[in-house]
Amino acid sequence: MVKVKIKRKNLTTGGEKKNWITWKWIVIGPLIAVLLATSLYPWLHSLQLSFHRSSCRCSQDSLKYTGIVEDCCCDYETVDSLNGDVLHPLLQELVKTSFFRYIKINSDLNCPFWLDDGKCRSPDDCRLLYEFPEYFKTPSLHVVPTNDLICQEGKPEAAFDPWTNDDETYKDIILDLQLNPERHTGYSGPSARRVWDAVYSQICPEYSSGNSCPEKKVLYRLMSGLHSSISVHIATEYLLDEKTSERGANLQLMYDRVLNHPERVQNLYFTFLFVLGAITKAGPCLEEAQYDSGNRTKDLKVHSLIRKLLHNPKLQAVCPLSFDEAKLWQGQSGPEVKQQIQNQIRNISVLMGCVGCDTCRLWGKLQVLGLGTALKILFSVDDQKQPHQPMQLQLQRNEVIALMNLFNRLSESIKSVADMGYSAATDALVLEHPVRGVILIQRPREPWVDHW
Ligand SMILES: Cc1cc2nc3c(=O)[nH]c(=O)nc-3n(C[C@H](O)[C@H](O)[C@H](O)COP(=O)(O)OP(=O)(O)OC[C@H]3O[C@@H](n4cnc5c(N)ncnc54)[C@H](O)[C@@H]3O)c2cc1C
Repeated sequence: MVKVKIKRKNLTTGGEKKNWITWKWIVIGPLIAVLLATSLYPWLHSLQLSFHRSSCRCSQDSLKYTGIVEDCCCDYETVDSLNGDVLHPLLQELVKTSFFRYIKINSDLNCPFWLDDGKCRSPDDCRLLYEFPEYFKTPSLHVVPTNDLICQEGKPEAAFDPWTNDDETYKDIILDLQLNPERHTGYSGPSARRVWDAVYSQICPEYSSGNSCPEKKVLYRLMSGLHSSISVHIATEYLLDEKTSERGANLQLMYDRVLNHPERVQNLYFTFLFVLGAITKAGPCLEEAQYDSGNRTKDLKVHSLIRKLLHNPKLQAVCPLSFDEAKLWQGQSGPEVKQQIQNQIRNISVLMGCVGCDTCRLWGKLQVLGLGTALKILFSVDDQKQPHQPMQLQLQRNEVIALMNLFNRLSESIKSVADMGYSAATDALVLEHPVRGVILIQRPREPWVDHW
């Protein structure tokens, strides 16, 4: 009896112990896991970032629009979420500020190559609306140099290395970009075609004989990305009814001109990341700049928005390097490449004067100036090879305005493409049409600048 009792007692005690141990692990286990995760997170995160920085690999196996953007360090999904959550809202606010919404341009917008024969469907959409804000009479950007970076925006020396020859000195028309949006104007036909052909032939001489660019030239990808973005804006703000001036989405056009061409979508994302990379590199300079619009409160707001953009934690965490520069130039960098690209972008800027619709020409010029500025920044930063040599980055006010407005336009296009729910994982593209309901479409298998 005693033995049995003892055994029972032992058995009971052992069971309790087991239960206790089980309960202990149920309670303590997750706590330990949380503690471990918290302490290891920074290390794992930095490991992941350093992997990102050093490898920057593009997954060749991944489906288009779901893998890494070619030669870049961010995947499509990351770009979409970063743009939608952070960049797009900030940029929308930024371009509405007095400093960024006005641009000074040269009144002499002639085409030196051929007589302009372009026409818009609706003349109203081509005509520019003018504004003249007081602050343009005051001097442009003032910049305080930092320790290791000399930013000389708006100073006369800046005119020594213009990438597009859009020297502010000769501009005498001030335009409100918010009053003159880039959208469908009906400008098309041989005139528009001739300009696009001339742009691509400028970059790839083979283009005029019906061949595509043999190599993936950076400038070709940038212009193609800009072309995609313009087409997206035409499609999203299409003039549906001339009589009522009703505007809305033309999804078929969006699909035909952009979404149906994977290369064009890729180039759009590439251009967006390229410009983001330039803005990030010019960060210290952009942060130091004094954005002078004559209204101190509004200027402080601009400064705060710029800071929010540059120091956004999400941007720093998920996309610290937007593209892989070494991979991009593939050993082509150096003075010759810089000179060649600089000449090409200058010629493209001049070609923009041949666009036969005022609004389209304004945005064409502005965005090419923005691309020229991005290239100028990246090459300026690249020039800084010798240690202890302060970097010279000279930006004019128009260049900064063009850069940010270009970035905003690209951001809008990326958002439109993402909002369409276009996914390479599906074989069909389902588009919501505001008037005609849902359409199901089968997806196929497959200044550096001169005159204004
Ligand atoms: C600088 C510029 C700005 C313009 N801005 C406006 C505007 O704001 N509003 C407006 O309504 N119209 C604008 N247009 C006109 C517009 O871009 C088109 O040219 C027009 O709508 C006719 O289109 P399309 O179908 O003939 O093809 P286009 O867009 O003219 O394309 C011509 C050819 O270029 C190739 N191509 C097209 N897209 C790409 C790409 N992303 N990458 C590489 N190759 C490509 C194709 O072979 C295509 O056939 C602009 C034109 C130019 C040159």
